[in-house]
Amino acid sequence: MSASFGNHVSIVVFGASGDLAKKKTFPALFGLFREGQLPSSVKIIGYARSEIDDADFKKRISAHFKGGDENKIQEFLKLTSYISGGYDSEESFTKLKESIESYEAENGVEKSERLFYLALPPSTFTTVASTLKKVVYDKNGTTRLIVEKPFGHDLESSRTLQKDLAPLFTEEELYRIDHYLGKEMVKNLLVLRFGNEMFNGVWNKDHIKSIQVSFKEAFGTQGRGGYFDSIGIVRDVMQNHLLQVLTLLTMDRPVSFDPEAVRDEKVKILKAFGELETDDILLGQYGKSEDGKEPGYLDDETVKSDSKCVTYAALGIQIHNERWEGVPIVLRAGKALDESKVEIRIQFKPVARGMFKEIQRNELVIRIQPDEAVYLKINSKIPGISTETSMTDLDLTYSTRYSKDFWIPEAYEALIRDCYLGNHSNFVRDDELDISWALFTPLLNYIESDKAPAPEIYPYGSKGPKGLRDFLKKHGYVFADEGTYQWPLTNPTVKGKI
Ligand SMILES: NC(=O)C1=CN([C@@H]2O[C@H](COP(=O)(O)OP(=O)(O)OC[C@H]3O[C@@H](n4cnc5c(N)ncnc54)[C@H](OP(=O)(O)O)[C@@H]3O)[C@@H](O)[C@H]2O)C=CC1
Ligand SMILES: O=C1O[C@H](COP(=O)(O)O)[C@@H](O)[C@H](O)[C@H]1O
Repeated sequence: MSASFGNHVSIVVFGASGDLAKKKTFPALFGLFREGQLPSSVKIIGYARSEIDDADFKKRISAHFKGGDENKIQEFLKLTSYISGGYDSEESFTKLKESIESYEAENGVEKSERLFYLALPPSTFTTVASTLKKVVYDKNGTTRLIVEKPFGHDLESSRTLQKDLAPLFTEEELYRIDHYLGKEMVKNLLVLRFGNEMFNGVWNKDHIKSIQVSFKEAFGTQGRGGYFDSIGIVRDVMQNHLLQVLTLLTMDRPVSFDPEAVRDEKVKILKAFGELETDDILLGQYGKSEDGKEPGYLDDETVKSDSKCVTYAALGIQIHNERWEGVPIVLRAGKALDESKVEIRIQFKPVARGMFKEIQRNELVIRIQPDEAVYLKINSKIPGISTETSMTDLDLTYSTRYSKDFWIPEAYEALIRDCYLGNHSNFVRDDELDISWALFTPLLNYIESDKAPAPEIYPYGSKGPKGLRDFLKKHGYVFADEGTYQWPLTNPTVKGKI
């Protein structure tokens, strides 16, 4: 792990006029400042081509700040400034460098510490990185460069990007953000798995029947279809966010929490993933809602009228190692569904029937969002004189278990803090990235070819394509008997006799 930055750090956000900077990067920097996680002596510079005056810039970013009183906001804004310039303009980068150097000189900084955040489209990464290296880079100081996903469009473009960035910034200087790695419950996975023998001991093919990682969004592309059309749901959230969650869920125990120990294990498990089979997928695209109020994907004017872009996908995955051979794994993700939820479902094998006529399977649910929760569905005798079993749960729902005053950082807050501290654990390493693209590129090529079946149209606001239930059954998931699991209060007229 690299050393933590100190009190006099220059933080530059490139693409400061954009959506991500406004909605995530600056609010995250403010959140860290509000919580005392960022020294009040740092300097924060927004940089982009747009001509924006300082006051407008501050108004623009602060509109998205959460928490903190007006004094805190003003204190933070005093640390920020904006520079307008091109991404290949040595002249403007010299202005940036001078601004950083005068701050460092004023504060008697001997060894510079600089964090550059590229909140930019990937097409600009190499240009910005090379101008930075040429004009602003201080070889006697410490530099950290955060780059946003997508890191490429496929294996080839990802390798090109890697090849272009590698001579400019070392792997130690690079921090590739996948913001799912900053989510609280995702960060908890290693503790849940390896810190509890009751999970650790059964985390394998002998006890687990099936695994699902599911991502649902209750809204469509909301006018961003033009951007999404060349991306699709698989590239948007599966090749990165869901795959990252799955690696943490299935990898072996790292020897320590050291970033390289964790990332070595992630790479090892990724190498054991089987090829993604093109006949083991379910593809969908959302149409209008049943009441006609919500638009279909093709109603977005920025999308081609005959687009086959996939807004829903379910994929079967196999891992070929001793721990997981034969366990069906499903990744599924969709936009414009009935709810917004991201969760992991691990279903255990059934117990021996013997004494029970009917008994259901244990299921561990790890809800990443909203309202983080871990609950384990178990069989229990109905309380009282009944001898029947019912399905109930052991429940750790964060909102009822942890005080509301407890600060849980947002994903971007957590990751920027990690970068500040020099901790790479929750960032994507180059070899991890390469394997993930190698895994997904053949499938993406197939989905985007004429050979792929047209995606099934599902109504906006529905559960997704009709075939989903059968797809999940085919992958070993057994649905609970209707009405037998009730939450939060259980009505004792449940089915199932001892
Ligand atoms: N928005 C989001 O919620 C998320 C975004 N991301 C990723 O973060 C990065 C930034 O996203 P976002 O802020 O939405 O992107 P934007 O399209 O808003 O771009 C950010 C800024 O980059 C500059 N820019 C845009 N296009 C170009 C171009 N072709 N050439 C040079 N400069 C350009 C613009 O600034 P100017 O013209 O002033 O220089 C713009 O304000 C992307 O890689 C995106 O995939 C990842 C997760 C979520
Ligand atoms: O990277 C992306 O993630 C968001 C979902 O992030 P979340 O933190 O809100 O779950 C997704 O909406 C977007 O399409 C994708 O690019």
